[in-house]
Amino acid sequence: MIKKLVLKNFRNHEFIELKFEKPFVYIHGINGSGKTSVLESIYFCATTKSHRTADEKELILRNEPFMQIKLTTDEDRYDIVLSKNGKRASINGVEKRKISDFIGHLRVVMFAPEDLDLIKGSPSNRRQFLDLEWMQLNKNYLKNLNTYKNVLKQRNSLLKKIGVDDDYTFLNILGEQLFEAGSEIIKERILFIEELNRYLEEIYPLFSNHKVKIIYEPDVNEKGFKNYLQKQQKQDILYQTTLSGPHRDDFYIDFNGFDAKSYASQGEQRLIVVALKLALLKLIEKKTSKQVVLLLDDVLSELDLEKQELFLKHLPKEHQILMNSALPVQGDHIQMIHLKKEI
Ligand SMILES: Nc1ncnc2c1ncn2[C@@H]1O[C@H](COP(=O)(O)OP(=O)(O)OP(=O)(O)O)[C@@H](O)[C@H]1O
Repeated sequence: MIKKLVLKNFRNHEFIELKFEKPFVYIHGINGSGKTSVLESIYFCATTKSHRTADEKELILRNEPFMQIKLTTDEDRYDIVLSKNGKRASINGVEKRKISDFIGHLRVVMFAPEDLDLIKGSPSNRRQFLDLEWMQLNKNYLKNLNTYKNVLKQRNSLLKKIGVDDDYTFLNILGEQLFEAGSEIIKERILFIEELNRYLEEIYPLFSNHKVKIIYEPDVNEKGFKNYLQKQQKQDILYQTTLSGPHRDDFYIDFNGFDAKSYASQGEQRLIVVALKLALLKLIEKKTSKQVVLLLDDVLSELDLEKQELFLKHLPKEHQILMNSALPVQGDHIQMIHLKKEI
């Protein structure tokens, strides 16, 4: 359980210290008081990524040289500093030079309005979800993903230099390496989606009678990928890039036999994504013995009252939940934190 969070120069928070005393913490305050930023800082501490920006400079309070997040759980102390020189991260005072040694220690699952991009957004949003979540649970996946990215980069830069009549020896060596890592990625993604579906099938009926399922859409299957790399070199040379492979994979959510993107309502889409996140939480619980922190950013909006109640009723009891909203809620088991607008 997270006990304490200290932020320095994180977005609008010049300095804030929050103590979490109950497993269910509800952060409220007016628009712009920094509620999302608090959840974002915890997410950043777990993943070293922001859920809402790829430009990390945005996280540093304007005109300040750095930001710092200090987070204390029952067991560990996490410290991460971000400046224009990059990130420095440590656990219990020991610096983790490799970010992969830092990621995955503190386990969080976040729902944020941006997650609706899992349905509405581009394939890259969905691949990012697969990769970020699965690499935290599976070091082998992280290794293959890194290898794949490196080899793909090398292969694409070679494709810019050679002509169709040149010797393909080096291109084929890179093709073999790409296949080796890529075929593992395809297998792992099938496995991840199968496992997620198992929990989604349990969770979604708690909220609705509709049927939902994640459908993996690999750009090519393993066999097709091998064939492609062995036989379609000319096409890649002409286009100067690798046109096929897991870097073009996608998935969609099947909603009663149709793509949720065009058939599910706004509220239904939100509910699907929330259920997907709860399924992920179950999966993490199964794979690791660690407690997971559930971060819920503005989760209730667009849900009707009945769905809001169902959602609150079915929230997992075994995990710490940090939730925010512009509206206050009540309950003895809830710790309320009221944020005031600082800037
Ligand atoms: N780098 C930064 N420096 C200073 N202020 C920032 C920075 N980044 C964001 N802000 C401001 O911080 C404020 C807090 O944003 P945040 O999204 O956390 O608020 P919120 O309480 O979740 O709001 P809402 O209820 O509208 O969702 C906003 O006014 C935003 O403009």
